[in-house]
Amino acid sequence: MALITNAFLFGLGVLLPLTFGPITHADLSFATFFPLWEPKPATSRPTQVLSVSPLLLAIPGFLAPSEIDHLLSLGEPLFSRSTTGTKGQISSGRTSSSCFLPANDTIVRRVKERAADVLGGIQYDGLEALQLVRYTENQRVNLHYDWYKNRLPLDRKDRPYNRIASFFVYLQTDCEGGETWFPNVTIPVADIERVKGTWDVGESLNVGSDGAGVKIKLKAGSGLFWVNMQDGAGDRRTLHAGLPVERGVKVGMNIWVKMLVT
Ligand SMILES: O=C(O)CCC(=O)C(=O)O
Ligand SMILES: [Fe+2]
Repeated sequence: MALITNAFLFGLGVLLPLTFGPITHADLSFATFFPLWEPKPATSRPTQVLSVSPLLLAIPGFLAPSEIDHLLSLGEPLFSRSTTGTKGQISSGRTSSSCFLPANDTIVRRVKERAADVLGGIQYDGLEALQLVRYTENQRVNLHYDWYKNRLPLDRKDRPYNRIASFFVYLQTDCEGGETWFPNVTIPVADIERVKGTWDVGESLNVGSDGAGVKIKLKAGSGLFWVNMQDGAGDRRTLHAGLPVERGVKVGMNIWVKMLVT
């Protein structure tokens, strides 16, 4: 029975495009014919390298619009004032609200699998819980590293770990300001222009005002990925900030990649 069903579905997949004329590779997915089935990657557009060292990537369409809606409503009742450090202190340097999303949610699980797919062959020890960060007017996070210099966090088995890499995915960017600023990442203006000419994930992608650093705000659903540590040491070039939101609301999602420290 399964064989017959599969043969039928395969036939449909092959015949429909033939019947309706040219169809692109991206359209040829199972989801085209069975829209309730969502494929693992939300995008067919390629990841783009923004900087090689430190490694900084832009990932277009990391989240589908329906996934953004789901994550936002999952987080809505959970937001509280953001804290910093392993002791969870309120800090004037991080004025946003944030929340961690429950792990037992189908979409949360799928998003973590997708992040794991991006990580490919990299060595790591799991992902932290997905964290949403919401900024309203004048809220920001000051320059910081995602990796810890000392007082490492502990995992559920009380083992110390550090954050070897970070994803920051934009969920809502109906705002002025609010770019993510990497003052120590240098991307030549010409490269920025070339990148801008080849993709449409960026609402904003600029070199810093003093010529150094890069300011980035991608369209909702797209994300950044960068590597925080090399050979066990934190990379100071990954210093970054979420610049103040001048008007409107920005919501992003952190996915931190863990590496046990032995
Ligand atoms: O909001 C941003 O653009 C960056 C957020 C961030 O770096 C963080 O939450 O650690
Ligand atoms: Fe950060």
